[in-house]
Amino acid sequence: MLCLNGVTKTFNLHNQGERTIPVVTGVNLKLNAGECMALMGSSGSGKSTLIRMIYGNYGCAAGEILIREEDGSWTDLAQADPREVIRLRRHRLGYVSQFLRVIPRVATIDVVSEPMRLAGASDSESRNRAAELLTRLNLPEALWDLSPTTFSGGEQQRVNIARGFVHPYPALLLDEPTASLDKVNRQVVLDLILEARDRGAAILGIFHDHEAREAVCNRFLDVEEFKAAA
Ligand SMILES: Nc1ncnc2c1ncn2[C@@H]1O[C@H](COP(=O)(O)OP(=O)(O)OP(=O)(O)O)[C@@H](O)[C@H]1O
Repeated sequence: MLCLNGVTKTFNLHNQGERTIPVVTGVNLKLNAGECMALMGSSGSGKSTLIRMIYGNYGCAAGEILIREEDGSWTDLAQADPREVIRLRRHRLGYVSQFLRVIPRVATIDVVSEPMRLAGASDSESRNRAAELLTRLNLPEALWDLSPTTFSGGEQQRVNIARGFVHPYPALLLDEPTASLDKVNRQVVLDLILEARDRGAAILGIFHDHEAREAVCNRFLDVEEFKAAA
């Protein structure tokens, strides 16, 4: 589903005396359907950077980021043009970041159902699925027609998670999906991850919560193996 070959990243700080910060070099990984891999490694080792590169937020200095298409062919996201990146994000690759970023004044139910609509599902089907997820994540129905911009941190995170799981992406990136959740909602998220794994999603995530990691991951990768020389 997802394959990285020789992925390398160096940040160039143009406004700070052209300093360069090498992060990772030669990352290789292959993630199959039904696998959930935890990215491990100390703070600053490059876990978030790697996730952002795979989603196309950061470019790569070298290497391939191959995403499997529906017909079995592979597309290199590292070389894809912006339109191609948008297509991959709509249909093949989901991402739950740590923080919700939304357009003000859009209702929660629309924020959550949008990815499914963009992937081609009908309006009613998308809203029903969004409502099902918001119910499971214990977000009160009275909040669904409000914009999530004023929600609490934990409520926003649950909206973000519902949005990330609304469409059955074949590959899914998770950045600390249980970070600010109470015990009950944390368990709901772990169940959603296990269900995604069972339907054949390939999942790559950062889980600082040790128990959560052990509960859902069946592969582990230490990013420090790919530490770039300073
Ligand atoms: N946009 C950026 N510009 C410059 N340097 C960056 C940028 N993002 C990250 N870095 C640097 O890259 C290195 C890796 O950062 P990254 O956030 O990927 O680490 P991490 O393993 O996710 O850390 P943590 O567990 O603390 O979240 C750090 O040294 C960081 O300072």
